[in-house]
Amino acid sequence: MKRGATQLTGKFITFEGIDGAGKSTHIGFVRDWLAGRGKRVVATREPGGTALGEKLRALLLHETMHLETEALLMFASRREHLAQVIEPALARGDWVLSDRFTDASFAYQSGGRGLDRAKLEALEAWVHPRLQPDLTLLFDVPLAVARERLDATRSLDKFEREEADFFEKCRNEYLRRAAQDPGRIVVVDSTRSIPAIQEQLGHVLEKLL
Ligand SMILES: Nc1ncnc2c1ncn2[C@@H]1O[C@H](COP(=O)(O)OP(=O)(O)OP(=O)(O)O)[C@@H](O)[C@H]1O
Ligand SMILES: Cc1cn([C@H]2C[C@H](O)[C@@H](COP(=O)(O)O)O2)c(=O)[nH]c1=O
Repeated sequence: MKRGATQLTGKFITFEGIDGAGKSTHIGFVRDWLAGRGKRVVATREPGGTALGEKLRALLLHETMHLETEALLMFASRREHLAQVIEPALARGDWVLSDRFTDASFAYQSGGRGLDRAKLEALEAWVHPRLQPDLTLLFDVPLAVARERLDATRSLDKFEREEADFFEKCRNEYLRRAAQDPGRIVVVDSTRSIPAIQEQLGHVLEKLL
């Protein structure tokens, strides 16, 4: 597929959902599933994925900042990530699995925090005007389920300490985007058991091979 000036022959899959929905759990499964079919896979994450991006991640997850600063730093991390990791991997023909990408900015900075969607659309048009994921897996759970899973596992970062209403708005924005772009965004009911989810993921991935 041609996306921009360079021939990007690999496939780009992103994993989305509110915190605790189960994204990270399933990235390992997808990586092994693809590797078992002979694909070279790069697993990465946002914010982060590069040395600079990981420094920005530490700021974003732990420092209080203006909403627009937060959105700009998310896209600064993404710009570096695209240049250093995502685009070179796709150009090599690798499959890239990213734990979050631009849908997360729309869900969290616009849905959750209320930033004007048009500002994010402008950043998206600047940072990756022609590249979109081939597939986005949206792990969807009610907030109560996500919260229970998170509380059981670790200490919470700045986003994870937000109120219930924030996550309801993030979830609604994710679902709104999925309804708008059903060809790219597949909603995965993440309240089910891990094996049941993985069976669905296998069917979805088959179609992308
Ligand atoms: N379908 C499931 N059923 C039961 N437990 C699950 C399921 N999926 C994930 N979990 C558990 O929930 C916890 C959170 O999962 P995970 O870390 O994958 O979520 P996440 O969406 O990546 O969260 P974050 O965005 O905060 O990183 C983990 O302990 C994981 O084992
Ligand atoms: C890419 C991106 C992420 N976020 C938020 C969403 C999460 O709360 C954290 C990342 O933590 P995770 O445990 O690795 O999921 O960052 C955001 O608000 N906007 C974004 O663009």
